[in-house]
Amino acid sequence: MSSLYEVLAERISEAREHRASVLKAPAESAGEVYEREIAAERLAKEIGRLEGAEKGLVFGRIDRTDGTALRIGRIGLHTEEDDLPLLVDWRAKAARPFYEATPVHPMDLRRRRHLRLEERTVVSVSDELLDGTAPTDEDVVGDGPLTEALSARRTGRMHAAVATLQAEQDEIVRSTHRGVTVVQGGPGTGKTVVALHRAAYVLYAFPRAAEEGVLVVGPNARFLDYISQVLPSLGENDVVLATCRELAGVSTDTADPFETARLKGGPDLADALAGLLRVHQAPSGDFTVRVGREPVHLPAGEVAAARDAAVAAAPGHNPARQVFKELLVDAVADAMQRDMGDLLEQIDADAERMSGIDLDRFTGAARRREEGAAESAPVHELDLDAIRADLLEDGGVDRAVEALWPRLVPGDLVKALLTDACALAEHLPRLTAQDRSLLLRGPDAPWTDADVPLLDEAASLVDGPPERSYGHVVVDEAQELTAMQWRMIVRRCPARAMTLVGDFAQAGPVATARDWKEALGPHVGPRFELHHLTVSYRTTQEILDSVRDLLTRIAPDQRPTRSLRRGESPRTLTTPADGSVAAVVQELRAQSTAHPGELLGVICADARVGELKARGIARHARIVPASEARGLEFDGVVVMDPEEIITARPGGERDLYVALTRATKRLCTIAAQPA
Ligand SMILES: Nc1ncnc2c1ncn2[C@@H]1O[C@H](COP(=O)(O)OP(=O)(O)OP(=O)(O)O)[C@@H](O)[C@H]1O
Repeated sequence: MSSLYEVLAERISEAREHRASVLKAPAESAGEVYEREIAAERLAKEIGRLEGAEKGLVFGRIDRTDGTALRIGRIGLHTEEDDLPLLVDWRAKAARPFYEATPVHPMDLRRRRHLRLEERTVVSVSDELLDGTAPTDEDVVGDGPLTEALSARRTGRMHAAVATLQAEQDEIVRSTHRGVTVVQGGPGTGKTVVALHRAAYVLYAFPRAAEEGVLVVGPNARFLDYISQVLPSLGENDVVLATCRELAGVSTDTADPFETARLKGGPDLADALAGLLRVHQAPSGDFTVRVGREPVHLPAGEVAAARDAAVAAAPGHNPARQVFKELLVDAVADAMQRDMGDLLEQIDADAERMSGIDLDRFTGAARRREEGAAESAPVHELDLDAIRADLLEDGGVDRAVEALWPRLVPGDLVKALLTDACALAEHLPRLTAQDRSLLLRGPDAPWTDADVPLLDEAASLVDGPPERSYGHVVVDEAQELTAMQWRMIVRRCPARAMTLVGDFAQAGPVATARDWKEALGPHVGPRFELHHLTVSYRTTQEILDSVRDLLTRIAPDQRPTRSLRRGESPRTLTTPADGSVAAVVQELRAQSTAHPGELLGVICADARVGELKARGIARHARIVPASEARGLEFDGVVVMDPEEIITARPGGERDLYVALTRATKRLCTIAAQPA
């Protein structure tokens, strides 16, 4: 072990030295400075990757039946001289049998060994013999590493499960499918684990996607904080973690009522914004601009042709406006040329009629004709390039273009729709008048969470596609996304290479789709690979049994999940209507005395959070509003007033299902008797 750590330390110091020498190297031109910065940044990332792998560097070893062995770790390490593998990266093909071999399919392995390190010392070893041979003195056959990992106390942060990924999880993580991979699974089946390890695998195995970047989208900041350590501990520091709000770069702490939020999440809103935008793109009519003292006129047909060409040429209203302006200016210059030609022909004709002199004979055109130039060469030429350049700078032309195709700000487009009852009626004809009235807002109302995807949609309509896109996008708790949020995520993944994990039984009230087909149909049709996870590693079998009826009500078609964990039977305490807070305090005291050091969580209706905080409960447990409990877990959970959680918002039974499935050991429900 120590020799592997020595090699790691060597690689880290080599990378540091290399970076220092790159930074010292002289760079004269701006290009050289830029290249130096890029090289230094790449080396800084490499240092971060190596340092990130330090904790638990090695966690496995496989011994083949032919007597050879491989060590499996968070990253790969090789000998300097002859590049022989000292440690195999867990994502490498050679590491596959570590995850997939079984006694039935031993994949030429005799033994699979799991190691657990503390600092740099091996503190536990556990072997599985796969080829049917009897254990020797060198084998340590005992409690499985999974059992050990699962019985560890929760810390409030998720850890990598790289040493104990199970076969059904590993199959998804290592899938060679580059399109959309969907993972459906009940509570605690490791969807988040799979999603994050998949992100690390993509970075390793798909270099092109890695170059374009990997994005992980989660439902809220609390959740992102919970998972934030996993990828760095796998040596991956480059993955972007973001909520939808962060992706759009909009900060808001206001929420709409659920019904309004759900309506704003519907796909009709995208059509409505696009329809409203078209009103600002030369919808009809002609174009007249004064050049000097003369008005130049373009008929409606020419304007419409310029509009269609501009829309086709540039994505985004503002970039297309420039194309539209250039096309109009071309058309104006052509019209001036035509008018000038007509005028001079007229003068020629008038002069000839009055004086009998053929003026053409004295023009350059006539001379050229004599010299054999094409008959069709224009008779009177203007310097069109100069005219076009002047027109593009001309304030009058810009004002005339602005009247037909105004520059827009994305927020103003959203406001134009939501503050105007007539615009809502015109662009959302399929909604009822009642629904439309829910969407109507005042001009000074603050932006809400549900406005974020509308602002993002408007930004893409007005300014074009987002600046940053990714080669692979991972979405956790994907059942939560509205149609408008799906659009903003898909927009950032032009290659449609995504890993989406979720559970529709846990969907919140604003979610607009009921299943994966409905969610993904508009973007990829049926082209996605659906996987199911069936074993829960968090929620005990006793808890899963206790929520079975609830699950049948909220998701009748869902396959039940089985659990690897056994624990206490869940308890329900009934209190007088005003006694639930006191009962929560008492229960938490009892639990923290009986199980010191364990992580406890209280999940309550959102409106109760303030009251619980005021009672100092945060000293004993994390207080989590039911709307933000998705994805989290605790050793012990107290669910306060389930009826209140159910009635707090539409689909409240699903919130309750989420709340009841967060405990790894014990669950206590405190139910207030009706007053
Ligand atoms: N292969 C594994 N080895 C060790 N621990 C695991 C494994 N798979 C899952 N776990 C653990 O089980 C718990 C639940 O996993 P995870 O949060 O990924 O489940 P989930 O399906 O996303 O849950 P939910 O849908 O309820 O949010 C976590 O503590 C996770 O670390």
